[in-house]
Order: sequence, then C-alpha cells, then structure tokens
Amino acid sequence: MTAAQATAPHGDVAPHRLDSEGNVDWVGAITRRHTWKIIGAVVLGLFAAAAGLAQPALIGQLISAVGSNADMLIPIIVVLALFCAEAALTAFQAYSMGRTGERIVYETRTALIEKVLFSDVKAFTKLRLGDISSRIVADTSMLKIALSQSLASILVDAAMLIGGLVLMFLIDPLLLGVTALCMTVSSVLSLILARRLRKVAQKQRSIMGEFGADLHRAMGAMTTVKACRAESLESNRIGGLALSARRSGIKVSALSSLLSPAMSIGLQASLAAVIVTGMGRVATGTMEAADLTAFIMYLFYLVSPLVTLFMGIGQLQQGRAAIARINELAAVDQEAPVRLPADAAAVTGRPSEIVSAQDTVVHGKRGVEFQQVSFGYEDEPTLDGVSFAVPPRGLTAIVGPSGAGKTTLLQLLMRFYPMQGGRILLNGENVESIPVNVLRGLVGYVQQESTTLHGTIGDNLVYGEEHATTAEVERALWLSGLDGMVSRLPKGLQTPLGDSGVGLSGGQRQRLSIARMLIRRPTVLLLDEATSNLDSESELTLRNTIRNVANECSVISVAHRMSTVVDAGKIVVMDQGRVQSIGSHIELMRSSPLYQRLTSIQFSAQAPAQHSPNGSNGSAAPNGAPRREAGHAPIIRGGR
Ligand SMILES: Nc1ncnc2c1ncn2[C@@H]1O[C@H](COP(=O)(O)OP(=O)(O)OP(=O)(O)O)[C@@H](O)[C@H]1O
Repeated sequence: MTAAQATAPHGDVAPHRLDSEGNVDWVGAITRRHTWKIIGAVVLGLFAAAAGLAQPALIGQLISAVGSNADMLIPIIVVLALFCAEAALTAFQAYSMGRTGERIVYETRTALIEKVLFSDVKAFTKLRLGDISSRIVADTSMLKIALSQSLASILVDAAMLIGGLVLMFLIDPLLLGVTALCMTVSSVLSLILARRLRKVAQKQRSIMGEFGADLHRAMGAMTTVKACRAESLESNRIGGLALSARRSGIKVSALSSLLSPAMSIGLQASLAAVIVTGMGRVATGTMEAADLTAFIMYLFYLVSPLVTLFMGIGQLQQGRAAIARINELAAVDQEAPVRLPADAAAVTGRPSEIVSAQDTVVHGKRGVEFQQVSFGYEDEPTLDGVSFAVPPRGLTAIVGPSGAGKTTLLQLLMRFYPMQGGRILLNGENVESIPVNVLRGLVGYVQQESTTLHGTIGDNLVYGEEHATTAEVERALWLSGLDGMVSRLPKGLQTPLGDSGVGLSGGQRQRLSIARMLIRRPTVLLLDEATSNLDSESELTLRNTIRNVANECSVISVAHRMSTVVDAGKIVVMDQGRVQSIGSHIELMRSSPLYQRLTSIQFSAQAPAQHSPNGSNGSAAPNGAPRREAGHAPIIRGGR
C-alpha cells in the first residue's frame, strides 16, 4: 500500500511521510498530533534544567561570600528555592511526558487494532497471529518507553549539556577545551554503540514476534499438540526461539550497558584533567578557586544528564526498532473503501455508522446471480467462469469434491476476496457496489469451523447485533434448536464459555453460529458445511431449521450430507472451479456422473455405519433418493 492510499484511523487524512523502512510513518503522524504537549513537557524540563544550572554558579558565589564575610542569607534562600523548583519542575515534566506517552501509545494501539480488523482478508491471512499481538502489545510498550522517557530526557539533557558547556566556557574556555578533548572520544564511541544497538534491538523485536507467533500457534492447537504427542517438539521449537530471544536480549543489554561506562570514562578523564590543570592555574594565580569549584561542580552536574542522554539514545534506538515493526503492521492492506450504491443517500463516516444504509440496498426478489465468476488465490485459477442463479427463497445446495472451490465461491459473495472476473448480483445489485458492512448485514455466513468467542452464550448470540430484542434472540434459539439446551442450563444465556467456545459440544457450537446469523434475519444465509459437526438428532433439528429459514430467505448450503442435499430445490455440482451440472437430486442422479459418483462413494462409506437392525444398508431408494433415516445421512466429501 502506498502512503497516498493509506487511510488514517478515525478517518483522518493519511500521513505521507515514510519511515526508514519505506512504510508510512503512522507512529510519527500520531506523535506529531501531540507536538505541543511534547514541547510543553520539554519546556518544563528546560526550566528544571535552568534551575539546576544556576545552582553551581550560586554555590560558587556563596563560597566567595564566605571568603568576603558578605550576607549569605539571600543566596542560601535562592539556592534552596532553586533546589525545590528543579525538583518540582522535573516531577511535573516527567508526569506530563508520561501522560502524553500513554496517549500516543493508546492512539497507536487503537489505530493498529482498527488496521488489523479492517484489513483485507488475503493480507491478513499472511500475518501470524502471535506476531500481531506482539506488535500491538510489546512493541507499543517499547514505544512508550522511547517516547515518555527517552525522547524528553534526550531533549532536556541535551539542553542542560549545551547550557552547562556555555557556562563552563564563560568560566574558563581553556578548561572547557580540556574537558571537550576527553569527552569527544567517548561521545564518538557511544554514538557507534547506539547505532549498533538499534540494529540488534530490531533483530530482537523480530525474534520476539516469532516467539509470540509460535507460542500462539501451539496454544491455539493444544489438543492437536497432545494428540500428536508433539509437546516435546513444540517445547524444543519454542524453547529454541526463547533461546534466540535470550541471546539477542543479552546483546542488547551488553550494548546498553557499555553506553554508560563509555561516557563515565570520558567524564572521569575530564575530571582528572580539569583538576590537574585547574589546580595548577589556581596555584599560579591565573584562576580563582571559586571559579575552579564552580567549573568542577558543573562537570559533576553534567555527569547525570550526559549518562542519561546516551542511555536515552540507546532506549530511543530500541524504540525505533519497535516503531518500524508498528509501521509495518499498520501498512497491512485494507479492505476496499466503503462505497455506497449509486442511488443510495450519501452517507459518510466509518463503516459502523453507515449500517443504516442497508435499507437503501435493493431488497428485491431476484436472489443471487453468479455471472461468469473467476478467481484465483495465486496464479492458478480456483474458480473459472462460474454462473448460476439462486432464487430469493428456498434452499440451494453446492456440492462437489474437496477443493472444487465451493467455500471460495461463498467467500467471494461475502467479498472476503475481490473477484478477478465476472460479477455477483444480490437482488440485482452488484455486490461490489454494496458497502461491505451493508453486504455482510444482508448475507449471513456460517463458516466451516464454527467460531465461538470467549464470553457468555448470550454474548455470542448477539455478537455484532447487540441491540437484538429478547424476541429475536428467542426466535433464533428456537429456529436453531438451541432453546431446550439453553433453558436447561442453570445460568441460561449467561453461561460462560471459554476460548473457542470451550464448554459446548461441536454441534452446539455450530448451532450457536447459525443462531447468531439468524438474529440478523439475513436476505441470504450461507451455510458452509454447517451440518458437518452435528449428531443425528441435531441434524434433524437443523434440517427443519433450514427448511423454515428457506421459507423466509435464500439459503445457500455447501453440503456434505445427503440429507441437506435432497431437501434442496436446486443442487449445483462443482468440479475444479467450474459448474459441472445443475438440477434437483433426482435429475442429477440421472444426468450427472460426478454427482452419482459422489453419492455412491458416500453410501458405500456409510454402509457399515448405517447397518440397521432390520438389515437396511442405506442404499439409494428406487426413485434415486437415498434411503434415509434421521441422523444417518451420508456425508458428501472428498472422493474424487
Ligand atoms: N486462503 C487460500 N490461499 C490459497 N489457496 C487457497 C486458500 N483457500 C483455499 N485455497 C485453495 O483453493 C481451492 C479451493 O478451495 P475451497 O476451500 O474453496 O474448496 P472446497 O470446494 O470448499 O473444498 P472442501 O470441500 O474441502 O472445503 C483449493 O485448492 C484450496 O487449496
């Protein structure tokens, strides 16, 4: 994505500046929004620095006053006032910079979350989930340290240094020359170390991302890991990444810890040189003892800012490594910009605000039409000129061997991927001209793997439809056959579920996913192998559900079970990305060899399981329809 194409979070105009990696500099753009707050904090720091810098000069005057028996009360009060002012200003500066840092991190995190949630499905699938978390959680924390601690401290410390050097120059230019000579070597060394630190920190951030991603992978497939006895394998692999993280962390620590001694050595050398030269000049009468004391105090006074300046540079370098990773994630491709149909009222703003535009989309009676739809994930075509029509009411089943492109077709209707040829019409409207969130309000999609989220059953039901009424919830529960199960639970809809719906059976999860979509009263309901996890009784319930729903809207079901297929008004047989035949079950049993093959393969696969007490083996009935018993429907899958 180019800078010009980028859309800033909250609808702002995109930043056009690029970072050192060539990505749009989102962090820079967000930080620039807070320039005045940062300047304010820096000014506070500068006042604190000025209060600090005035102290050695005043203490020098105090020493002179002791020698000349002058009144010391006022200088003492001024010095004490400066101590207090410096402390108060430093504290306030740290607080306001910390507050601004938190604000920037908050805005960066929310911008990243929006970027990821509104990302293009194809681009998103290329990301690793653990790495996303690592960037949003850990890298932004690093950003906070870099901004709230390092940036301000670098600016204030640099100002203190410059001020200190000017005052030292005014006291004695020769001694300043001696100091500068000793400090130059260690400053150059420190800068070289800081540059190296940035590279090492960048590598460490990326190892941490991989570590998080692999951890997420293993934790997300815990039962598979255990079933495959892969605990040791995963432990070694993730342990290997932890070891790499440790090694690169040690390198970061080593370089960071060298920064401060490099400066300390320079300072110690300066101090020794200044004392030797200064004492000699005091002895020869070319310098006042009070001036030497003030000069040495300035030197001591600058130790801390000098060390923190270089430590701050080190932290900022680590922060820059994190910023590069944040900008990289923010550059993830976004879904097509929201567009309204030509005749719709102009509605602007974020997608969530234009849901009302749903009413403007044609609610005609034309159903869905796939017209010469072509698509490929990579170079190879996955769908090639697919055309068929789906009526506005009733059940249409799509069957075909594994990999035929059935799921892909549904995902194109949902606009998860852009079509490469042809078009899909929903009630006569090209889906590409319907804003995605409007389209997804009209089309309910129940995926192959029914996804249930952490929260209560109720939360899962009204997910994305939080304003659903009790009547709508009850209707969806009843239609999906979940009403009995939910009413038997002591906590009912408030029953908590773990991650990925832990606490429900596979079939219950699937019905919950269906109920979630039914709440939306979709114009078209897409069921992608929605019956694959259901037991016999649940499947029977669901068949009734589908029949009921199909009376109200169009249901397109990628079906593997014969029971769903024979109920369908229309069956589309797909093979290798093309429509092979279309017809009813009876017609296809006569005309489509592929359909016959799929059916017979499944019957033979199901035969032993279907062996009934009366000897029925589940073979096809004379009319071509399978002999069915509730719950013993064969599954159409694979079998090419
Ligand atoms: N995200 C993806 N990236 C690349 N290729 C993909 C992706 N998803 C699917 N494919 C490929 O596209 C082809 C069609 O896949 P699709 O899932 O649409 O088939 P299907 O007919 O639904 O299969 P099944 O019945 O096994 O679910 C397959 O060859 C698959 O490997």
